[in-house]
Amino acid sequence: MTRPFLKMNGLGNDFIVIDARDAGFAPRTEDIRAWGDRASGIGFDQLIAIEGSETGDAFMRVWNSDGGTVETCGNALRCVGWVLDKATDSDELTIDTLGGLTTAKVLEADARTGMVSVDMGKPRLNWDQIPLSEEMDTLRLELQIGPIDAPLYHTPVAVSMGNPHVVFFVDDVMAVDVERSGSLIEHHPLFPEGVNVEFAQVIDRNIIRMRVWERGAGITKACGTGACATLVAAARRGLTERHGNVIMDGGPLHILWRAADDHVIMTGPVEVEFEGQLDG
Ligand SMILES: N[C@H](CCC[C@H](N)C(=O)O)C(=O)O
Repeated sequence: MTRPFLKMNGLGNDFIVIDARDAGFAPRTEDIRAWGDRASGIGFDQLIAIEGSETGDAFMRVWNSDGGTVETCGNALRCVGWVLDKATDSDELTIDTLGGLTTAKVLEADARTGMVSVDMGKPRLNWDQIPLSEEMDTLRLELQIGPIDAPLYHTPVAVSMGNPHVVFFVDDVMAVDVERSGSLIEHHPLFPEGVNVEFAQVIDRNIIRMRVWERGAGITKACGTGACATLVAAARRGLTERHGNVIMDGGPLHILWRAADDHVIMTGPVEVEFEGQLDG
């Protein structure tokens, strides 16, 4: 069975988006890996399926390119919000995920690009919500990368946006070997479900430069939930205000951690690259 898909991205974090509301979609891990392979397949960071939902306008299911299931995906939520918006006249769409219910608002729905704001809900900050394998202060994790007596990076902040993140604050993010350091932490025993790893350099009270190693996908150009986690971590540490731009390799996302209701609002672009057919 062939399935039409949209190849989309949010700041270069790219996806294949399948509309599975009319026909179920349960891909095999080996197929996800084959489709996601950038050398021999189509190539993507995450595979996205839009499904029907009793609790919202749609349900978004996410797999990493390694085939693993993901609770939620911020950049993809903007893309799915954009797709759903084309077919409805409501300007707010509720999209449910394994990581919780979110609301997308399309601010600009241009033909090939657009600007979308997503209410990502509340960050989860308790050790067992990340989750961690033991009770610990999530604001100052007892964790380091590198030699015991001369750690490269240490004492990060853990935040869940529905999916797990650990944020290391560094003096010079461009000096970080993100692949080497990130891959060392992704499967650390402190994170029983794995973890996305962010390296963040605070530029000023409203600007953070961040690079990311994603669980199950490796280095990506941007990570929406990672940008949310980074701003929350910086604000919790008193390093920034509760709103600002998180600038990643693929560009900036505006993040607001709203004091009134503790919700995190992420705003940024979406892009449609091409349409295709998937055998599967
Ligand atoms: N790129 C996504 C995050 C995917 C996270 C995934 N790598 C995981 O295993 O949680 C985003 O924009 O939020």
